[in-house]
This record gives sequence, C-alpha cells and structure tokens, in this order.
Amino acid sequence: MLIEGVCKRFGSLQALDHVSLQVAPGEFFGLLGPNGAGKTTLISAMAGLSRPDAGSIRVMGHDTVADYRAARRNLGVVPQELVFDPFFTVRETLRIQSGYYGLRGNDDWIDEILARLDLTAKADSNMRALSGGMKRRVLVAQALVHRPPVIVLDEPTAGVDVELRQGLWAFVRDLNRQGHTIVLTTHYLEEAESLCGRIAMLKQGRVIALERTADLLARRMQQTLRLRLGQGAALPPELRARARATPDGRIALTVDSADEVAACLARLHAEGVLFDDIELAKPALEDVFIAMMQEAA
Ligand SMILES: Nc1ncnc2c1ncn2[C@@H]1O[C@H](COP(=O)(O)OP(=O)(O)OP(=O)(O)O)[C@@H](O)[C@H]1O
Repeated sequence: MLIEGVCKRFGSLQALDHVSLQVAPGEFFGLLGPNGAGKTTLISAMAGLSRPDAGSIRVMGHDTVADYRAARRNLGVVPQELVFDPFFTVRETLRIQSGYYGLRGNDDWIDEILARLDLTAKADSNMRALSGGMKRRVLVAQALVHRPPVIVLDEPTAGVDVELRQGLWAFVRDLNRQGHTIVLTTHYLEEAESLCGRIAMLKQGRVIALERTADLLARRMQQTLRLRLGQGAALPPELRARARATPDGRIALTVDSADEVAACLARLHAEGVLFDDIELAKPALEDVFIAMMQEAA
C-alpha cells in the first residue's frame, strides 16, 4: 500500500494533511491516533469510498481512483461501525458480499471463515439476532470473503470481550503469517504494541511518527517507578509534585536513569517513608503515545 500526499478537507477542517506512508506486503502495520485524528478518513480513502482532494493511494499497485475495481478487490475492510441488513442471515450476508465480487460457489471458504470466527452455530441466524461482538465478527468475515491480500481493520475489538478478542487476534495473526498485509487501527495500545511491526501515529490529519514499534519504544528510555506506600505514609513534596496515582492505588514516578531511581529511594528512606511494594516498569507504547501527542501539540 502506497499513500502519497493525501489531503482531505471537510469544510474548514483539514482531516488529512499531506499524509504519506508505505506499507510493505506482509507487514502488520498500526495506524494510531486520538479521536478525530483522521484514521477512518484515511481508511475510507484506501477503500475508494471517498476521494482525496489531493494525493493518491495504491493498493497492491492499483490506484484507488483510476483503478478502483482492482484496488477494491485487493482490499478487505472491517469498518468501525456495525451496519447490516437485519433481514439476512449470517450466511446470506456473506453470500451477498461474495456476489459483489462476482464470486459464486464460495461456500467452502465461507464455512472456513465462519469456523475460524466461531460463527458456525450462528450461520443461519438473522443478523438482528446477534450480539454486538458477534456482529463485529461477521464484519470481519465480510471483509475476507474475496480473500484480499490486504486487510484493514478499523478498531475491530471495540466492544468485543476478552476471550473473543484473543480469538480474533489469533486469526488475524494467522492471516498475517499466511502473507496477508494487515493495517490496524485501535485505541488499545497494548494490542498495537504486541501485534504491529511498524506504527504510524496520526494527529490532526498529520503523520507525526512513522517507525518500527521497537524503535518507538526504545526512543523513550524513561521508566516508571511504581510504589505502594505504607499505611499513613506520604511522599515528600518535591516527589509528590511529580507523582501520578495509578488505578490500582499505587504511585507512579517517571525516572530517566538508575541514578534517579536511587535518588528517589534515598529521599524516601531519609524521610522515613515506608512502602509495601516497589516495581520498575519499562515504557509502554501508551507512554510513548501520550508523550508524542503532547510534543506534537
Ligand atoms: N463526512 C464528514 N463530514 C465532516 N467532517 C468529517 C466527516 N468525516 C470525518 N470528519 C471529521 O474529520 C476528522 C477526522 O475524523 P476520523 O473519523 O477520520 O477520525 P478518527 O481518527 O477515525 O477518529 P476515531 O478514533 O474517533 O475513530 C474529525 O474531526 C471528524 O469530525
């Protein structure tokens, strides 16, 4: 996938501002960014559903405007929104989708996809009778009926329970191992960290980072020191000013070096501050993401 200088404007809002990036065949690529960054707008342009004001997108060498049909055939998109015709069953929905690509006799593949997505038992259920998570799985199935080499998933795990999410990732990983190119947007940064080889970060329609995930993580040498203070203990004021409370009731301090860890501990010791638990954690993609978004602002 080759994206070159793509711009898209809605009224006075520049939703995409000269976005350029390339995704190599077989890559597992992450497209991250806060709400409104332009991820879905970019995906619509990839799918040929909207036309960029400037720039171009090629899917497996096919231009999404000039060579729409070929580009579309090479792409499977799992959209963010759950939109379905409620009158069809799951199997009918997938047969109709196959029909859009001129595929007849696609039932063996449809059965395989249904099995992999744990939907076999629901094949003859009406779409309206499915739960949200099941509907999302049908969206994944729909994107795959024509066996596209490039698969784009726009927040596929929103509203999906943990077990299902793991099943979905196992499936997507398999597809990637078989050679499919995967482009993923997600707000679950842990998912992106463990799945994506490379990541683009978008902010206000611009690419603010485009790097291998490992390099992004290595850019921040900062680590997090987490402490659980003993009963009634309080941090000295200069540490308190830098500390964050964690959801599990601990205190987190960002530290740049081992010396700084030692200095913090010495300070606590000098003040007689007791703690029950201590942990030094490596930076997560989430920390990098937050820092980069702040820097870009
Ligand atoms: N059809 C449209 N008309 C007007 N504005 C739009 C339209 N589609 C998107 N926008 C605006 O363009 C910007 C980018 O939206 P987009 O949906 O691409 O963001 P996103 O990165 O996918 O966000 P989210 O994480 O919330 O899904 C937003 O400010 C949005 O309001």
